[in-house]
Amino acid sequence: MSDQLRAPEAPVAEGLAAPYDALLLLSFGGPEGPDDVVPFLENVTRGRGIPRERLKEVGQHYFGFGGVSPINGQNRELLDALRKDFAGHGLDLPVYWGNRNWAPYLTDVLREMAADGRRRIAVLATSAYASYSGCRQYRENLADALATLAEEGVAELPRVDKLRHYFNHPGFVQPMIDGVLASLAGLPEEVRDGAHLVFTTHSIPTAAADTSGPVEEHGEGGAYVRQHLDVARVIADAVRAETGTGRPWELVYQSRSGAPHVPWLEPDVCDHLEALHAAGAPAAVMVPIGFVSDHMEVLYDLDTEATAKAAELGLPVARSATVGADPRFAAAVRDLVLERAAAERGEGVERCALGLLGPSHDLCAVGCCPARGPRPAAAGADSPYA
Ligand SMILES: CC1=C(CCC(=O)O)c2cc3nc(cc4[nH]c(cc5[nH]c(cc1n2)c(C)c5CCC(=O)O)c(CCC(=O)O)c4C)C(CCC(=O)O)=C3C
Ligand SMILES: [Fe+2]
Repeated sequence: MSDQLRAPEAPVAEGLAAPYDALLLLSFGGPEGPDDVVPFLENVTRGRGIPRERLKEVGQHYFGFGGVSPINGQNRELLDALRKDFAGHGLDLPVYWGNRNWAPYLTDVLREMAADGRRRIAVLATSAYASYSGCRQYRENLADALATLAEEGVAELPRVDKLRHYFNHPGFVQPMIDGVLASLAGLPEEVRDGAHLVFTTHSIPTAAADTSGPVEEHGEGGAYVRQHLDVARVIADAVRAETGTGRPWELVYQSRSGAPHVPWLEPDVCDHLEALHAAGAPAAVMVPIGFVSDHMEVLYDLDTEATAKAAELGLPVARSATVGADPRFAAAVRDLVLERAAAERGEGVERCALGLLGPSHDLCAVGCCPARGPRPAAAGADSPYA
């Protein structure tokens, strides 16, 4: 092939994502060995008022897995999947990865991106729903990292745009539907049709849920609960359509932390399994719709603790897969980048969304999922950065 024929490809590919010149995968981070566990937990809980007892207990969850959280490996796989997907679709957009709580740290990666000349960065957080923990806290971390770079004298700070919540994007939901179908198929035939679908997500303080999106608009539990209910219904409906059997379903919570006197979302998954068993349910599939990969909250709280609870009760259970590095999720991320890029260029865009809530906003409004204190947050209407 002559250079003349090859040449036009590069600028066109670059143009697809314009004005973005990079994607940042922004995640939670996790320890990679026993020596990392305590410093990691200190990073996560600094200033959070988590009881010491709870921290010791959670430390044991990590030590039980050799001090290694699976989350970093899962993010590396997602990075590979994103790069493969982008390359396969002519999208010439470099992908970086940084974490809030462990190496590679967000600040270091943003510094590297600035040094690489990236000026306009699309950010995908590995958290699909609204809430302080799932959204604003990541935006505060972005603001902190930008402030550090400014202090260090980085002349031109990159602009960061957080991609919209993707809880209802088909590329996030469809793999979970397949996961539920596979889990049902793995249950003994005689309990399969009566199995409950137990959708789970991270519990958060009820006060945080109520302010995760205006209660006047979303009702009790705010946008956080409403978005999860919408996804749960979409999955339950699809499973009914696919199997010809409607199954009872519930949204429950896991991984509660914090002081006992502070109310968090309930019921807890283990209590719920007990109640289901007492009410005569023959089996259950636990569906962790609140999480993007099979990280420690899934491996310990569901696969270890809740599964042991079910065994004790004699209740057959299965746990269905999270999206992880599913190629359909990688394609969804590409869709979100291109959609936002077109919107930033002022073009009309079609936005994919299942369920009743429609596509989420691009830009968090002032006061959306409010801060716990007066901390600046980037990538929203109240961002102090361009
Ligand atoms: C909504 C939400 C998500 C989902 C959205 C998202 O993914 O971002 C999430 C994810 C995760 N949470 C994780 C780990 C932890 N979360 C903690 C504590 C807390 N989580 C909270 C909320 C959430 N957390 C809250 C309100 C707290 C209380 C302290 C505070 O207000 O900040 C603690 C402290 C000990 C404890 O008490 O459990 C740990 C160790 C890991 C890594 C797992 C791994 O290593 O594989 C992941 C992906
Ligand atoms: Fe938000």
